[in-house]
Amino acid sequence: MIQAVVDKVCWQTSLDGKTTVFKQLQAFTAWPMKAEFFADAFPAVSKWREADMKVCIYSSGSVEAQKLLFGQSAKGKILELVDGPFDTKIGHKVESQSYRRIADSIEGSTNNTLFLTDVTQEASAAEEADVHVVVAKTYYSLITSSSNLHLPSPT
Ligand SMILES: CSCCC(=O)C(=O)COP(=O)(O)O
Repeated sequence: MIQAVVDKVCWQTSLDGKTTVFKQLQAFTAWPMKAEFFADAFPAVSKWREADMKVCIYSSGSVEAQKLLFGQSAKGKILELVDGPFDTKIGHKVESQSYRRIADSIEGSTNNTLFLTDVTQEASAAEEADVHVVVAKTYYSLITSSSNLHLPSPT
């Protein structure tokens, strides 16, 4: 039985599985990692917050795992700066309905929301929900710093 569970986890891992139940397992690991951020990430997020923008994390990683990872980054607790961590309990990132639900839950509107992703299927789903999207491929240097982003002015 245990071997069957281990095999299933290895299989999901090899596929980069994003199911909610699988991702919940992350929070049960002994977590020795500290998140690394671009040097300007903290100042940028702080500036957006000062401008009354809401800043959220929406990840396939479970909220519990996000709390472990982003709650103890090398630079501090970025989670304290975000209005919501969201995960796939709100819906999968490739489904447009998820972006409408997030906008509702932060009392915002999709057309006043900017979503950053490195996955084109997620970008399409968000665009379908009328969300503005930036595809950030850091490895290919399209976006190497948050200062490359042109954000809408706060309303
Ligand atoms: C945030 S904890 C680990 C990240 C993770 O498991 C993952 O699948 C990242 O996916 P994302 O949707 O954030 O690209």
